[in-house]
Amino acid sequence: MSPAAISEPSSPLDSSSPSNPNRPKILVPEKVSPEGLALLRTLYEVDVLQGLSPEDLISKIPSYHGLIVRSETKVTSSVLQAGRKLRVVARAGVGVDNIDVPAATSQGIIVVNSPSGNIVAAAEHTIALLLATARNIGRADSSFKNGKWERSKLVGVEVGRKTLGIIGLGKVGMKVARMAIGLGMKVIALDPYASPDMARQAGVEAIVPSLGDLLPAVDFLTIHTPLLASTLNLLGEEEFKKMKSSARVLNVARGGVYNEEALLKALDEGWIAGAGIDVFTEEPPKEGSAAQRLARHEKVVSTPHLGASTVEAQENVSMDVCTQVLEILRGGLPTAAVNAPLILPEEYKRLEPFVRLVERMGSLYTQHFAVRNASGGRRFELVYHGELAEITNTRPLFAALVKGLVSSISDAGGRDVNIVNATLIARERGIAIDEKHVRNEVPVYNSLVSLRSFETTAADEAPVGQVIEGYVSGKSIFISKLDRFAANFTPEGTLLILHNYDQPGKIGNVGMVLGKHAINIKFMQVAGLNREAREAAAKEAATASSTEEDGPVVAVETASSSDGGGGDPKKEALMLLGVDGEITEGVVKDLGEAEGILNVSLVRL
Ligand SMILES: NC(=O)c1ccc[n+]([C@@H]2O[C@H](COP(=O)([O-])OP(=O)(O)OC[C@H]3O[C@@H](n4cnc5c(N)ncnc54)[C@H](O)[C@@H]3O)[C@@H](O)[C@H]2O)c1
Ligand SMILES: O=C(O)[C@H](O)COP(=O)(O)O
Repeated sequence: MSPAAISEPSSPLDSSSPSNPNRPKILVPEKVSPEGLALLRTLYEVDVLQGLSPEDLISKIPSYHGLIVRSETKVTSSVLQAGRKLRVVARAGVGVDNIDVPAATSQGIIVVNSPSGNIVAAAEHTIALLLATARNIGRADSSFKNGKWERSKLVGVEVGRKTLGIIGLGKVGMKVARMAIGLGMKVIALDPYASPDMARQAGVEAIVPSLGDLLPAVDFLTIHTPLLASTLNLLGEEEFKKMKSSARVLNVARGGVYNEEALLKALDEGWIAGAGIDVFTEEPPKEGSAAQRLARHEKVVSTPHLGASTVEAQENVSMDVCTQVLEILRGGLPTAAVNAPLILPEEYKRLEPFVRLVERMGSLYTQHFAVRNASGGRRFELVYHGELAEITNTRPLFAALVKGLVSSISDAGGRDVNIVNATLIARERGIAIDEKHVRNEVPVYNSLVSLRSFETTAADEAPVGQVIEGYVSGKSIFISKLDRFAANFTPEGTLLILHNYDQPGKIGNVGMVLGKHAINIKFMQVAGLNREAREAAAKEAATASSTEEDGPVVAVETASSSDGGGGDPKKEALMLLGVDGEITEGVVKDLGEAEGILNVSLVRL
């Protein structure tokens, strides 16, 4: 498997049964090869609705979880905002210039593409246009079909031994280079980011430093850069004037890299001899536009954006993106996300249980602590101990914490926090997270994660003493510390956390309240003060007993056997109850009023 870009899986959308009204839906407003769509149909509802206007798209998108497009659909921020359920936008091809990627990122929508499914097709199309422009194939075909026999008017030029200039020596550019060299051409290139070694190995004679070095030297010029601010109008009148009058230019990348008006002028004025153009600033070009005049120009061989239109390429890109959409919607990994950082699949596999753990720790924090301490705790330290500290790419853990912290208080319409938008959401909510790697030996478990909150209001930012620790055993996750209490429970389901004094009959009291409300107890655990807390309490007691006549009784042992008569009124513990059934405010109130109970939190994980 190739390096993958991932989003930490948010809660998977299962419910794939065809009869389930919540079955995830995917909209495909363009022609996408059926192979990939068939794969998606096994789990999801797929609607192919071609010919939608921008308004139609905005009105339809709210019910869809996935959108698969090619180059014709403009995925604007309005479309993305209307797509309240959207989790993924897939581009069945390479270029994502028709998708507002920053808007998708800010909404936590993953954008994926197929980075190499159509590169052979694009390179072959470039070579087709190279030969077609050299030998006037377009004009010859149409004149012959119109009953003419114009042999002397249609004399061409050879490409062998000529120089081809390539701007953009990436995936397509490099393939074009190899093919052109196979045709006996000399290739020189301009690409500030290309590897000179790889270029040399492919047979490229030189990587030149500037357009000024490239343009006068070439007989043919082809562009294979994306359309970026830096490549828009890369060639204008000045540049065309520097070229040989016999030169021909090609564009199978994106309309707009050659300024279309300038190219028309260059052809009309004879600054260059011809062009082969597949892509235009407007597709399809509007009546009378420069794009349309270019497409119809007699010195131009034009094709309607056919670079990727081969049976093979369409199958490739369809399979590439549909596989990713399938995975993302069930909480898995995309292999080519445009707006997520890279992580290896095996690395993610190792992190996965910790992602679950950290998300639950965040959610537990918000529901157990933040509810009672709304004033502080917006700065956090997430510390990775032991083997986990060796992992450098902890981005999924960061995202999981943000997700956990905000999920129970989020009103974002169910929009998931994920690896794509976690930083942004944390910033918006004033959450600061410091990640620390402590390469210490962790007793018992190989890896431990601790979450500590800090007051941000206090000038010295002293810890407020709220700590949650957890560990992973196999694939199971456990909380081992909750504030000053040593615990050992699986953070899942509905939990009631009761802070109490150890008093006889307390468990019976709690049981009676829950019984009265018909709440079923699935498990119960009593967490006593942890070692540091016990030592601190013992120290305090020692100091107090040396100054007081009747020293207080303090907690010096875990509270796990705390209900067994003769309880200690000063001994604190946490009673953890996993429960079934509806926990109303009335239940929480009644529990809070039970004897010996200091406070109660209801936590849903
Ligand atoms: N017509 C079609 O149907 C079709 C099909 C496939 C790809 N494409 C387009 O082809 C283009 C290239 O695709 P790719 O897969 O080779 O991309 P790529 O990312 O592999 O390569 C792009 C190259 O352009 C270089 N580059 C960027 N800015 C540059 C600049 N200012 N000057 C020189 N070089 C620069 C980069 O360094 C990179 O090497 C994309 O725009 C893609 O959408 C079109
Ligand atoms: O960027 C691409 O992949 C190509 O331009 C192909 O576009 P298409 O999918 O609309 O043919």
